[in-house]
Amino acid sequence: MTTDLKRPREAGQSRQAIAAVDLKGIHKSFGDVHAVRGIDLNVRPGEVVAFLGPNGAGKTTTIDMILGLGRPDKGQVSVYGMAPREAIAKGLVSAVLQTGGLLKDYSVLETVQLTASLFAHSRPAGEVLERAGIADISDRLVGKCSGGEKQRLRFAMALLSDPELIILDEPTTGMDVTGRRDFWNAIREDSRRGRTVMFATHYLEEADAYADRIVLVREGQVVADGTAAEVKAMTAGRIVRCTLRGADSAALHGIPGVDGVEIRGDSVLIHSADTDAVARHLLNNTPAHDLEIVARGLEEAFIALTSSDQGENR
Ligand SMILES: Nc1ncnc2c1ncn2[C@@H]1O[C@H](COP(=O)(O)OP(=O)(O)OP(=O)(O)O)[C@@H](O)[C@H]1O
Repeated sequence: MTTDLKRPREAGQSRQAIAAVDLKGIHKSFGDVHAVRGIDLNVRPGEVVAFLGPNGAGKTTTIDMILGLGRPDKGQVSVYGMAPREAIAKGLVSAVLQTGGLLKDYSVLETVQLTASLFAHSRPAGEVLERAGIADISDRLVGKCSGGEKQRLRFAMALLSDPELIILDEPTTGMDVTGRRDFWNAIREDSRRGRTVMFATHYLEEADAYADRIVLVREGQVVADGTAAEVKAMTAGRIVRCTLRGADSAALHGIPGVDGVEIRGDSVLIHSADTDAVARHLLNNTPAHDLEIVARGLEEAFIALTSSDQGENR
């Protein structure tokens, strides 16, 4: 995503050198279930990080430990250099939870005002409603709000303490496409001011569109960590696409590092883990032209990295 997401917040500059979240070798079991198996993760202030993984991968268990709702059996969790509960008590962290916490007979504005009254110091209600993109429905009763509007209301409530870090655990489950888009637009707009955001999701396209870093977890371990482009390139390699009249499949297969060739008329697709070398070879040794190097889809990388035969390939 754009680099302005990483612009430091004026209010938080003194904390820029300290990791927003620092997980060192954390493990957590529930009886026989080893839910988290040695996760290391360092989230820098200002990053928007998607925690992506299939059901049961350990996302919620990890997030609960960052929020101080559970303790690791082994390893260390620190948030802005302190224990999670301390960071939360200082108002540095807020969470947007999926359910609960809303009374249907209150209006949107009353809900925010009521929550604000619980804080010693809070941002003005109008400001957080504006940031969450729901100022125009401030008089609406909560019971009349859509699922997406309720999530933006929870987001507004989470903004009251003006936290450095917002954590969202599968915030858009069950929302329709428009609700999800409006919700993420509000989060993204807010994150441009430098707030750190960490969210768990099953939705690849959300991670791809809204995070500047994707941490892919499988069976309690991190199996990929990077930008969407890096994660896509990790497994699937990339593709060189070019125009090459009379392409010779055997000759193209003979180029070092090539692991797949598709010829469709004059159009050729070459799969490789080292597409730069393939492109160089094509330009130097063949009449290939109109070269493009493209990443394969995040979905292919997700499936490859989270399928059971990938465990030892990291
Ligand atoms: N309180 C608990 N008691 C027993 N087992 C648990 C508990 N919490 C989580 N687990 C188990 O730990 C594993 C990881 O669960 P977790 O909820 O962290 O995964 P997740 O990645 O968030 O999954 P989902 O996407 O389905 O929410 C699962 O096998 C789950 O059944």
